[in-house]
Parts: sequence; C-alpha cells; structure tokens
Amino acid sequence: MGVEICVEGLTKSFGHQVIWQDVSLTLPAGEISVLLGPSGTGKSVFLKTLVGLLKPDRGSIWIDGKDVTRLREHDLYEVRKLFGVLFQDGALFGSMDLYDNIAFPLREHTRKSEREIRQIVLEKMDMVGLLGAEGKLPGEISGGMRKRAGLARALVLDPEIILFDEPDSGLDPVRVAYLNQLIVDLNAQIDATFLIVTHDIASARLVPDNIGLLFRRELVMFGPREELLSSGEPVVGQFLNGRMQGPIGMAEEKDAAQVEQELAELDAGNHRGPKGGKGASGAGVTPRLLPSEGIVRPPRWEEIAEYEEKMQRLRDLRAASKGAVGVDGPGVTGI
Ligand SMILES: Nc1ncnc2c1ncn2[C@@H]1O[C@H](COP(=O)(O)OP(=O)(O)OP(=O)(O)O)[C@@H](O)[C@H]1O
Repeated sequence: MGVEICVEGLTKSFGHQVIWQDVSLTLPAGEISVLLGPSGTGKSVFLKTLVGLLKPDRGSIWIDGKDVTRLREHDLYEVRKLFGVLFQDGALFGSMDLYDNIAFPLREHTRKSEREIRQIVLEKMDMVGLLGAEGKLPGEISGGMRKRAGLARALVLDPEIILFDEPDSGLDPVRVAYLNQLIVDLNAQIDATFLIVTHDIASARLVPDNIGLLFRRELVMFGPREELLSSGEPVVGQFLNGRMQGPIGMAEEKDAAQVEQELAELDAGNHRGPKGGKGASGAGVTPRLLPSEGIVRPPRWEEIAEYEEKMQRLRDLRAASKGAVGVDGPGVTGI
C-alpha cells in the first residue's frame, strides 16, 4: 500500500513573488490524485517541494511520520527513496539505451547484482509495454515510448509514491488514452500513491480519485473527483470544461464585473464558447476509467468498478426516461 502525504499550510515564494500560499491537502494512500491549474500557477514547484528539492517558506509535508520540510539532507535522501518521478520529457540520458537508462537508479542506489537488475528492468519494461526496445536510444523512439521508458525507470525502486509531471504533454490524444490506461493499470498493480500534474481535462475527468485546482496563488479546491466535477465553484467549472467564460483570463485574472456578466450569460444559456457546456458544472460527472481486462483488481478497484457499474445503470435509466419523455411528453407512458 502506498503512503499518505499530508500537506499543511504550505507557502512558497521566490523573492517577493508568492507562488502559492496556505496549501493544505491530504493525498490518500494508494489513491490517484490530479493537480490542475492554469500555466504558471506553480504545479511543478509543488511537486519539487514535495520531494524536498525546494524548501517552502512555511508549512509542513508529512510523509511516513516525518515532516519533509524539516529533514536534514541525509534523512531527506531516505524519504526520497519512497518517490518515483516521471518528468515531462522522461528525463532520459540521450547517450544511454533504454535498458541502461532504466537500470540507472538500481546501479546508483542499490547493491543488486547485474543479474537481479536485469530481472527488475525487464519486469518494469514489460509492465509499460516496452519489452524488446531495450537497445533503443531515446532519440530513436517516439515521445510516447520515451514517457513509458521514464515511467519504467520511475518504477524500478518500487516507489510508494509516484509523481507525474504533465505525463500527457506533447502526446497525441490516442497516446494520451493509452498512457491513461497504463496509469490506471499500474495503480491497480502496484498500489502506490499517485499524484499527476496535468493540463488535460479529459484525463483529469477519467483517471483520478481526487482532483485539486491551483488558482490565484491558492488551492481553490481539493477533493473527490465527483465533488469537483459537480462543483458550482466558477473557477472549477471553467477549468474542468475548458471555457473562456469565468474568472480565468488569457494572461491575467479578469475583473469581477466581467466575470459576473459572463457567468450570468452562461446560466441563461447564451454560451457560444468553443467547447459547450451548461452552467458551472457543465458535462457533470462522467464515467471513470477502470483497469484493463486481465489486470487483477485489488479490493479498492473492485469497489470502484462496482460503484461505476451502478452509476452507469443510473445514467442509462435517466437517458431512457428522457427518451420516453421526449417521445410521449411528460407523464405519458405511451400505453
Ligand atoms: N527556481 C525558481 N526560481 C524562481 N522562480 C521560479 C523557480 N521555479 C519556478 N519559478 C516560477 O514559479 C512560477 C510557477 O512555475 P511552475 O513551473 O511551477 O508553474 P506550472 O503551474 O507548473 O506551469 P505550467 O503549467 O506552464 O508548466 C513561475 O512564475 C516560475 O517562473
């Protein structure tokens, strides 16, 4: 089981520039959480702070009974062993083939024999669908394969927590879909705590247990996926529906009067934006991505699958009753 991360009152600035302040959230052990936010709101800074690469001004990060913000270098090194990180570009060494790239953390941080290393590297490459590509150089493979290689490398030390920094960046929608499935399958298989920073709303709707949103130097909301997807909070609705109308502007925040007018028009059904959506919650709660057939589901995922099945039956019933109303008019059954 992965470990819980409990963040309390975290604030980070560079000089006079406050990046975010008073951020508190709990990433539940073994669950998948997504952190969203417009560009420049400090999502990458947040990830770096979690692993102790950046020191916050105030606040605590509790992992495994230790406050990461107060650890000395040696203890920090121990806590970092709990983490696997998938960087945006995979962060592979260009001159090493995939095998050596993926073996690198094992050779650096363990005393395992080359025979043991081979077994682990091939197991992780198999998990991410890269068996057979051991001899390829990073420059010879697609962006999607590089991400998967980076993920295999993040897995070799059996992390309890995996941080994904924009795993979908630079990938086409089909590759993003495959990567999302891989993330869900991995979560079911290794049961670590996942935190994914992304801009991809479709992924944020499909993949996580929890969603958080950074905006205006604050964590606007953090909670279960369904709560965020059905939230009436204007900034959450705007972001999760990719709309222009709302508090988030092109480069800066909009003034309050403009936001109010846009939201009033939206509620009145005058929305002519690029992606549709009604009211603050737009498309509402959509079905969740489940582990692939053939992946043995731990009890947590069994429960999720049962819940999703129930929700799907409800959606079908609702659609059927709407159809009946559409054909026969309200209250008329057609008998
Ligand atoms: N080491 C640093 N020193 C000074 N400022 C920094 C440093 N690292 C990040 N910043 C600033 O912090 C802010 C947030 O950056 P960050 O990369 O975390 O945003 P982000 O939300 O991840 O953006 P994007 O979604 O575009 O990747 C930016 O204004 C950036 O310039």
